[in-house]
Amino acid sequence: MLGAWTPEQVRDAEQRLFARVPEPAVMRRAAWGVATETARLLRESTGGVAGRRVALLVGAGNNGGDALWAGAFLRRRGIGVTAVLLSPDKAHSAGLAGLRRAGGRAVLADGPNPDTSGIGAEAADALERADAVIDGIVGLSARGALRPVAAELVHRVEAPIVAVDLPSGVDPVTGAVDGPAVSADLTVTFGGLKPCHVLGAGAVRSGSVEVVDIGLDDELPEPELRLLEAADVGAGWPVPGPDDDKYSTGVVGVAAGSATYPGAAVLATGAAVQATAGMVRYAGPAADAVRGRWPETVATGSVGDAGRVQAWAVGPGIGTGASGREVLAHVLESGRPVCADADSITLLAADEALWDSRDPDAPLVLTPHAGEFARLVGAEPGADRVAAAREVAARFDVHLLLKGNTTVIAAPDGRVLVNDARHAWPATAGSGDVLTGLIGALLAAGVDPLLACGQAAHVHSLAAEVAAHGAKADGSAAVSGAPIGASALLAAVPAAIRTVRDSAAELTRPGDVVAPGR
Ligand SMILES: NC(=O)C1=CN([C@@H]2O[C@H](COP(=O)(O)OP(=O)(O)OC[C@H]3O[C@@H](n4cnc5c(N)ncnc54)[C@H](O)[C@@H]3O)[C@@H](O)[C@H]2O)[C@@H](O)CC1
Ligand SMILES: Nc1ncnc2c1ncn2[C@@H]1O[C@H](COP(=O)(O)OP(=O)(O)O)[C@@H](O)[C@H]1O
Ligand SMILES: [K+]
Repeated sequence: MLGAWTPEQVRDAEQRLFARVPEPAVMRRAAWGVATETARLLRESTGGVAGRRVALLVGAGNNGGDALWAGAFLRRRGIGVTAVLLSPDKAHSAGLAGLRRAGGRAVLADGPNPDTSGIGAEAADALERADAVIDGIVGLSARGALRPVAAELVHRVEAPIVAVDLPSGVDPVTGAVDGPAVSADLTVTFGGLKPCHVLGAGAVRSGSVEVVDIGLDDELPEPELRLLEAADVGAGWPVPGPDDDKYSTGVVGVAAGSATYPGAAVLATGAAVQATAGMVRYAGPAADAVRGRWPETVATGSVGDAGRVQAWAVGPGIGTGASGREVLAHVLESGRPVCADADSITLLAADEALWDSRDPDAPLVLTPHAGEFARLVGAEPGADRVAAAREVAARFDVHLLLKGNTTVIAAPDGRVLVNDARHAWPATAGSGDVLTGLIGALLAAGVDPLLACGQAAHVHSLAAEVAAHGAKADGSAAVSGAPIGASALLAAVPAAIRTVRDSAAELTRPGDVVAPGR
């Protein structure tokens, strides 16, 4: 499992570290990491290191200091280094002296002889000739988008960009981008990931992220956010063991779909059938359609006749009228864990009395997209999606899974898991119904709700990726994807589960498979 720490957490940890290790030594270690990664990128992109040219974009703080020290290290490997200073009076003095001693040079961003965009000729020339650019404009102390001169410099860069700590212009805490910002090919960060590396636009702008060890590990507290890796998802995925039967692995009830929307029922049920090994009971007006597509389902017309289940997945396509309300109330009263999606959320938003049906001891998972979230609380999540999800989870005592390119999952006790899809293939109608079925099945198998949401979100985005990439017409593996529908995503769920279970097996013993049993 990976963690991500806020700038505040990192600064506090750094202060504790500085009590043992002098600050300049820590900075040089960070800068050494930037230099090493930049040299690697140069080798990959140009075939060599010595004789190449690197430009540094240097802001007012320690982020610029890291860039300057990295430049000094790169000089020693025979690279031509030019620092472009955005705030010459505030540039990190030791770093600047170090660069000059190593034979690097420094020019002003905006002079002499600035062109019509306010950029000095030497700065423009350095950027034009650079084989790679290091972004040391701003780091953990960043506020808002790039300012005009920095934005113009970044706009001119054609070479690959290595961001120091984070891409400048991205909000370090929320990952939001509100104006010009760096799009890095590679981000080199220190001690641990920051939220902006895994959230929304920040994740996209970070490119690939390398974490450099600067001795901070022992000083860092519990991370603000956690991310499940494939091996975590695979290790916790419930599969039957020798003593299991169809009941012991969890019976999930699916209350979804209607005569008008039978597809939602088929998709949610199919996801539950393929997610875990137990039994799926479908209850609702789409029973014939569900039986036709998933004959292993025990299907009935109403939730009252469904029989016993260990958890419910409810909502997609049930409608927001009286019958949908009745279904949801029945499920909430059951005392079983519930994953409530789509129309369920709209119903809960419109009718406070429905909350009274809920058994307070049973976990409730809500899975809104931004629009459903707004219905529920009266406003869209805004730029800080983590804070928004956390607040609503605590307020309603629910596990809240906020959908989007980055999925944010908040537990009522404040823990947060993030799933960064790193692609957008699931952005297709009906894919949310698949997610509901996956979560319901995991809840029925007894998985902790926060973990169930994290595992389901991971497998869901992986299944979409698997389906989108498929194979080319000649049967060979495809690098580029093609748009998919939710049915294709659903069909790829078993392949995604096998993939994460293999990742777990590789970690336990090479060549071994993860043992059956929960
Ligand atoms: N404290 C340390 O010794 C260490 C810090 N490290 C580096 O230090 C960085 C943090 O340094 P600082 O706290 O000095 O701050 P930054 O370098 O992040 O910011 C410096 C200045 O930029 C200004 N600024 C804010 N937003 C801006 C924007 N949008 N456009 C232009 N300028 C803006 C701020 O007013 C601030 O004074 C980290 O990101 C990391 O790179 C690393 O060297 C590891 C060790
Ligand atoms: N741009 C995107 N990138 C990655 N995943 C996305 C994107 N847009 C939507 N998704 C995912 O696809 C699913 C869509 O669910 P939802 O909006 O409920 O659709 P529907 O109701 O049509 O099934 C969610 O899991 C969501 O996180
Ligand atoms: K930066």
